[in-house]
Amino acid sequence: MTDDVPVLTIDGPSGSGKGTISRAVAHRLGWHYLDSGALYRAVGVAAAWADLDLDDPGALVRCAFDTEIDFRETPDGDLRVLVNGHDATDELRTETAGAAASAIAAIPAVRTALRDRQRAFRRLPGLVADGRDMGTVIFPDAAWKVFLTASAEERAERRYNQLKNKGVSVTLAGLLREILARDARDASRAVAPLRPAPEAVCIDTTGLGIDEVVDSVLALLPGRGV
Ligand SMILES: Nc1ncnc2c1ncn2[C@@H]1O[C@H](COP(=O)(O)OP(=O)(O)OP(=O)(O)O)[C@@H](O)[C@H]1O
Ligand SMILES: Nc1ccn([C@H]2C[C@H](O)[C@@H](COP(=O)(O)O)O2)c(=O)n1
Repeated sequence: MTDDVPVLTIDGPSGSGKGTISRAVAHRLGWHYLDSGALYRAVGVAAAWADLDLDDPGALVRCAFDTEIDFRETPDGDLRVLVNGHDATDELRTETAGAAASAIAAIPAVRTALRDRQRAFRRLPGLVADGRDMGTVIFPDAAWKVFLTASAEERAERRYNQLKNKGVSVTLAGLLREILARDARDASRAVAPLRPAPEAVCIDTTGLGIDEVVDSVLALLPGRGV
């Protein structure tokens, strides 16, 4: 019975630190980790490879059902994502892939196509799941629910520093525009919009360091963190 497997959900907007915090918390707990955004990004990338039209919901839904997505951990703890057998990890992290994912994620049947794949990550000893609707739709019975936020300006700055470190040339103003557009699309869609579950603990990470946020999340699970 997977219902017996404890789940911690961490939802929030782009750049709020969900991925960073979820990976660190999962590592500290020794639990599995689900990056649900990577599934939507993988479908977006597979659709681009197949030259599908983002305005053709039927083709995108078929793509969501048919795309093979595998997560592999390297010996040094790096998580790689294989899309239809190709390592697409770096392509998935681009702003283009994020925007495509956000667009296809608004199609209800795409969300249905990915629902069971997400729930299959629920395995002992536990799961930390990051996304937009982990606490509201995918794991509504999760024992712990967190909603991370940060000001749009700080999120844009974090993304700017992240991309600059990777040698990607972007502007802060452009990133801020993209973040605001993605927030608006993710929060306004009809199905599973970005919003905290009523019982979620909301943490505003503006001005907080990564370790402080990790400690605040682990403090919600007394006796479980190390
Ligand atoms: N509390 C924090 N303080 C400073 N930087 C942070 C903090 N949390 C995350 N970061 C940095 O911000 C960047 C974005 O974080 P991350 O990718 O975890 O966000 P995300 O919410 O998962 O974004 P997305 O939804 O777009 O995948 C990373 O470079 C990360 O190291
Ligand atoms: N549970 C989820 C996860 C992701 N999405 C969509 C919306 C996001 O803008 C896009 C990329 O996600 P990210 O990798 O930035 O977390 O995918 C969603 O709708 N539901």
